[in-house]
Amino acid sequence: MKYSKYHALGNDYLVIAPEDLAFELSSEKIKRICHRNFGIGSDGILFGPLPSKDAKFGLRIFNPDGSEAEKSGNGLRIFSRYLWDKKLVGEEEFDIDTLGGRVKACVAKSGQNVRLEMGYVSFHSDNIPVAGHSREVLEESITIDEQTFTFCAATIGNPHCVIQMLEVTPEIVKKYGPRLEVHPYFPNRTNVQFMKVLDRGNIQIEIWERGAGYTLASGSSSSAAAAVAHRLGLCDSSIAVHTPGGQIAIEISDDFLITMTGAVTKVTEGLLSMEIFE
Ligand SMILES: N[C@H](CCC[C@H](N)C(=O)O)C(=O)O
Repeated sequence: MKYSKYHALGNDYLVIAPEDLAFELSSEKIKRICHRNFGIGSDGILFGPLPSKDAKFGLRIFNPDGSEAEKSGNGLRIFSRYLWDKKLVGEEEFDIDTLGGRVKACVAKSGQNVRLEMGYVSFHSDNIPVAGHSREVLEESITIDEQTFTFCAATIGNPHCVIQMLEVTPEIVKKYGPRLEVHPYFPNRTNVQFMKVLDRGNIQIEIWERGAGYTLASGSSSSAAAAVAHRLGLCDSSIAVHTPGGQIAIEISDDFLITMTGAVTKVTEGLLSMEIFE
């Protein structure tokens, strides 16, 4: 079965087109395909282009644990580049429909940089969702192993828990991320970012992704963390998000519409052997 592999700042995805799918894309098969040793290895699968009544293209996004995600910023940038490589789009703006809403994309002439209008960020508990009474979830407490953190929650189609720290490290996100991901506050689980505000135009994040674990970059995490920093008055509306895999540029409108610009790199095209499922 044919597939294409790309990465966006080290957050890697496989693109599988419906016409190439040789089997049902079950959760078990997704886990095996994404496995770093027993499969191809990736931070997820992008299944498309699918027919859509709301946009030019439809896309489904799967995490390596087999769960389906509402949105993926890096995934959508990669899928946009894939559509451009396949000459299904040119340099014009086009739209893609996801479970988490419709986005608008534009691929730069080199194909190696994609601008994406990601949609609106909400901090409201009903939208994210976060358990408890209806409210904006800003600067609340959450305790893991007797360690209490102050967090904000946000959605840009998928859920995020953002914790501001004076210093952030891979170790801290790997220690607390797994427990925060499945905390009862988050009925649909959550993506987690530990965020250091560097100045009014720059933040640094370490990421634990729902259904994927530690990743080197995340477009929706970058959008959520930047939106929180802006909402708390710590950053202006143009923010460079520094992730271990590289930088993503985020623009935030007055009503929290997020535009994200970042790199995409093509890794390979390949043929998946059915032996991996035996
Ligand atoms: N694991 C995420 C989806 C992928 C997010 C990330 N790869 C991005 O670039 O936004 C979730 O379950 O919401």
